[in-house]
Amino acid sequence: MTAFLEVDHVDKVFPLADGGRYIALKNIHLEIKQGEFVCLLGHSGCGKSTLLNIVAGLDKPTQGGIILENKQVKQPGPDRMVVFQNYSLLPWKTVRQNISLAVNQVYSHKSDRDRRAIVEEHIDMVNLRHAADKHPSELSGGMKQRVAIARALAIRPKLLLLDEPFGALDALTRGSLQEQLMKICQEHQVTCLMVTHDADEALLLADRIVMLTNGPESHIGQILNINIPRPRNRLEVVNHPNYYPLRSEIVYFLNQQKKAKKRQTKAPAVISSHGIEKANLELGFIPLTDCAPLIVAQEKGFFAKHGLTGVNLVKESSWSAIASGVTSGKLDAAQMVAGMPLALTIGMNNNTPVPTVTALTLSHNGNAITLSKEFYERGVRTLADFKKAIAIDSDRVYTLGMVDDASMHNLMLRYWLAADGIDPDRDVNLVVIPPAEMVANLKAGKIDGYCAGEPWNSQAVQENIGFVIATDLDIWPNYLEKVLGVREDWANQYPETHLALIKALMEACQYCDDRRHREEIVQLISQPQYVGSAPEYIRPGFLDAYNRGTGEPSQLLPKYNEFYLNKTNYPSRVEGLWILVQMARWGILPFPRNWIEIVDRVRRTDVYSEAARQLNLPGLAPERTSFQLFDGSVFNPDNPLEYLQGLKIKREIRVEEVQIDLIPTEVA
Ligand SMILES: Nc1ncnc2c1ncn2[C@@H]1O[C@H](COP(=O)(O)OP(=O)(O)OP(=O)(O)O)[C@@H](O)[C@H]1O
Repeated sequence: MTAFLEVDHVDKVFPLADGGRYIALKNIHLEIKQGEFVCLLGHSGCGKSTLLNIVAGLDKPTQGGIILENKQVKQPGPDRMVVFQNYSLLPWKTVRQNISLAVNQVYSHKSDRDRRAIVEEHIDMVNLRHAADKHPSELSGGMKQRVAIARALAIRPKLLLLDEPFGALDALTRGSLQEQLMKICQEHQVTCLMVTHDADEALLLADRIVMLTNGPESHIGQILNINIPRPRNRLEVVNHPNYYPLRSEIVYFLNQQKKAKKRQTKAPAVISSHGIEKANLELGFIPLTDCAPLIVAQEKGFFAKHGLTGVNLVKESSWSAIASGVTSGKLDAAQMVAGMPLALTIGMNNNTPVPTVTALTLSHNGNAITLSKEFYERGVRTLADFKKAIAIDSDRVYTLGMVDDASMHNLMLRYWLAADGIDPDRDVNLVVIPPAEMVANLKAGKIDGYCAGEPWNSQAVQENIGFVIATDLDIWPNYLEKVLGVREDWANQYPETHLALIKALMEACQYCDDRRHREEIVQLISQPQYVGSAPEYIRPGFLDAYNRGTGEPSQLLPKYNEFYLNKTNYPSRVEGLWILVQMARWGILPFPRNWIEIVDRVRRTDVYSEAARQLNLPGLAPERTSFQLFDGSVFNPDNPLEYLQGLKIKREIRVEEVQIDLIPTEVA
């Protein structure tokens, strides 16, 4: 079903008098059903009115658009009536005349009698019969606002837009008008979008509350479904069991935003345009096919092009070495497994939290689950076969390798196992092993399988010691894999260097996804100082058809190693949230009660967008929608706790507020 109203990835940028620009709204995507009442809530200045004005057609989005009943909104129109806080009535006209004026304009094809009947109906609707011939100066604020609502409703707009309509009224008048509005909207099935900063007003009126983060780059932080039945009255709403949990969620959100604002004022808000601060960088990577963008940026001159003339690529042997390299300051930046910036920020494994950010996803996909050939010989072809095979031998616990607790390898392997009822902590033994040591461990019989990136699966297949039972494309196509991570204090200290690094790597990623370059890249990365692996282990999946070692024909997997296409580089918040949820599921980290703050702080879409803008690349952003993995289970980013509670196999979930402001930003 298409939405009645679609706010389609809207950005709004205001030019400033000093020649700069203010990004008020970033990538707002929202779909509203017919008859729905949606409230926009957020702190003053977050962009609520700007968004409402764009929907009304009074202002234009810088990017994206508004679609109402499949038609693009380009200007104001009678199908969208706006009610402002200041009533905007004509002072020289009476109540009746103010309403008539709008009715006569829109219904010029109707007879005088019909038009009069509409005007009178709406005077009655808002209980103003006794004041029909009065002028605005003779009316109270509440009465004036009722005239404005009657005038808006009289022309039967498809959409009623309300911008803090009751903000200037006393509490009593506000309360009675809210109830009248609710009644009218329900009786006449009016679709409403209303701006408010009053949590109680929103809870009384809305079907959904869309909460905007503070600007700049305000975006939708969270959407709450107000599951309180209608018809509603204030007393019943307040006494409903869902009321307080919902209200505290709103208050919590607003407090988080207040805290984030304080932090933003300390950090540099605008990226300056002068030269980079640090040209010599120590940049960590792990020998894997998907370290290609870093090697390409160095070897093909993208770092130098962006002023980073002294980049030293540091080959590390394990992800823990990458983590300690970045947190200790030995490395300026590094290729990281996707969950590492979040895990370092929160403080995984009782380590001191070190706020770490990522503004770039370096790759999508590229992992596989390899099992030893022994399983193949025992007839294992599917996850269900694997489950049976490990259950037969109840004395033996099979050991599977993965590369880091915060890696997608760990989370995907666990997800895959649990999808068929295998508890990854009880039914198998998971161990952390650096990627390049997987094959040797499998060969030595120390592990029975693993989840790792390439070329380490293809090597096991070609050496005939393992077979690929699933690639990550079979589990969750198009998911984030490696990211570029830097410490937050480093990013604040060297904003231009950070931006230059992101730009160089974005261009390198683009280069990597031009398949004409793939053979050249195979030759580059196979060198001993980089991946140090034979080109024939690197080519499958990266360039050539992929061989799973199952006797099946090799298969071309065009999306297996992706570096740029399909919105790879955008550091999507929803993907970050999925990682937080999965880490909480397995007890690796507590689930942060303040997850919006954490995800926003770690996944720096602002830096990404600035880099994309400077390179004239689209500031792409994945949609804020639910998505499904191979087992059919749906991840709804608006309700992570409900998702967590619904999972069958999980550890005890800890939900804790992460005191991110108390985390020292200076690390020894
Ligand atoms: N024409 C403009 N030029 C520059 N900046 C603007 C312009 N209009 C709005 N802004 C800025 O955009 C941001 C969003 O403003 P907006 O009025 O939409 O916020 P709001 O959430 O409706 O605030 P409030 O609740 O106080 O009405 C603010 O920081 C504001 O200063």
